[in-house]
Amino acid sequence: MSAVVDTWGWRGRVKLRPGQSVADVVARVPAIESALGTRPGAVRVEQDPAHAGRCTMRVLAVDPHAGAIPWPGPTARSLADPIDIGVFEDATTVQVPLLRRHALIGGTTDSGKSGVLNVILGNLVACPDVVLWGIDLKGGMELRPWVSCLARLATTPDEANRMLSDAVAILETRAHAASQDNTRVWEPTSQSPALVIVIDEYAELADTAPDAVGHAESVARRGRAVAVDLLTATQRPTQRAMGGGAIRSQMSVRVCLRVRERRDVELILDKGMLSAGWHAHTLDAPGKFYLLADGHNQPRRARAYLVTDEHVRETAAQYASTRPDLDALSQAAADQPSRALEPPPNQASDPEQALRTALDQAPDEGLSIAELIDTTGMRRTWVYDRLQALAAAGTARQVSRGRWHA
Ligand SMILES: Nc1ncnc2c1ncn2[C@@H]1O[C@H](COP(=O)(O)OP(=O)(O)OP(=O)(O)O)[C@@H](O)[C@H]1O
Repeated sequence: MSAVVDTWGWRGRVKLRPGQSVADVVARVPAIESALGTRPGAVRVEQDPAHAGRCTMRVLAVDPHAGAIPWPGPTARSLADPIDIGVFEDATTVQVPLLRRHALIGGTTDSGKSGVLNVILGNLVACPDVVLWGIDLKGGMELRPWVSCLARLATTPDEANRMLSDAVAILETRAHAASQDNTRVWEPTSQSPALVIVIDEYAELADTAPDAVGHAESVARRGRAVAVDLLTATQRPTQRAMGGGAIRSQMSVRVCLRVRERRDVELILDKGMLSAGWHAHTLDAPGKFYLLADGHNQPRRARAYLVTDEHVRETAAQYASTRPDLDALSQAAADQPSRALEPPPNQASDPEQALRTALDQAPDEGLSIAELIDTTGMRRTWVYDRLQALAAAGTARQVSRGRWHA
């Protein structure tokens, strides 16, 4: 191994023995630290992206994360710009792409979730091509300081349900408009901005507003192309809160701060990440995190910038008057008075079965969505989602525009 000395310590490329993997080296890190006589946490191992049998070992004499790193202020001017959220151990900037991506920020209490959320929000408020909505079921404690930059803030389960249902209506309208003029994706501009819905404590939403979770899952599955994105934070990444992984699998940006238990790493990031070196249970200060996103597939420790309450106040005040409105089409979809929030009273006892039977017995020209809503007693979103799932499984097909058959 040949070593290169840099500002922070030294690094060298390691060639593994035949059959050995980087996970084997990661598992030996404490022993390597002991043999080298370094402080615990000084040795880092990174996979060589080009060769499974090679890795880079870094030994950090100086820790750039030793102290809080002040936030330099917003750098993004469009949702298309990656957002600078902090620095890696080698002092390079952590840049997170957010356009057409949902994001999940997870970590135990006091790990710095609000900090990361605030860095991202501090940048998003400076982007004239994003409308921000917020859901904060802790009485608005976290998001209220940003209220002047949020087009809407929901602080009760009912408001959250309404908001997410509106988001689904918007994404459906946008998808429909895109299919009419053959555009594949919604390109955010200040006239037709993206919609980012910030949800602080997703588990709280799952506990108190199960209907809203259905809408959130719809947004997670179908929102990206039409620039309706979720930015969620959670302290409790339980299977239940994460919809058994359904939500998480749609979140292509995952920020994992310190977790209490090793298995939480896999709940926030993914299976196998712990043994691949994503040791979020060993992060030792608030704001430290691992990032999994496009261009970030190695377990590199990072630390978020520290955003003070003063930063939040100043930034919100600076950008409050520059926030865009939704485009007319999306606004109309959200305002639609006829859209019922509650399921109709005559919901079938087994809506799934009722749907399948109706499709099986449909006339040759198929049944319309309205007829399927009538038969199942379920809302449009549910019917639409189930039809997509049945179509993907090959048990339902669209005979003509908006008409379905088994
Ligand atoms: N990037 C950071 N650098 C240094 N200190 C930080 C950083 N982020 C947060 N802190 C400090 O850690 C503490 C907890 O941060 P924060 O409120 O963001 O955590 P949290 O995970 O959101 O907590 P909770 O689960 O209670 O909402 C705060 O006192 C804050 O000053």
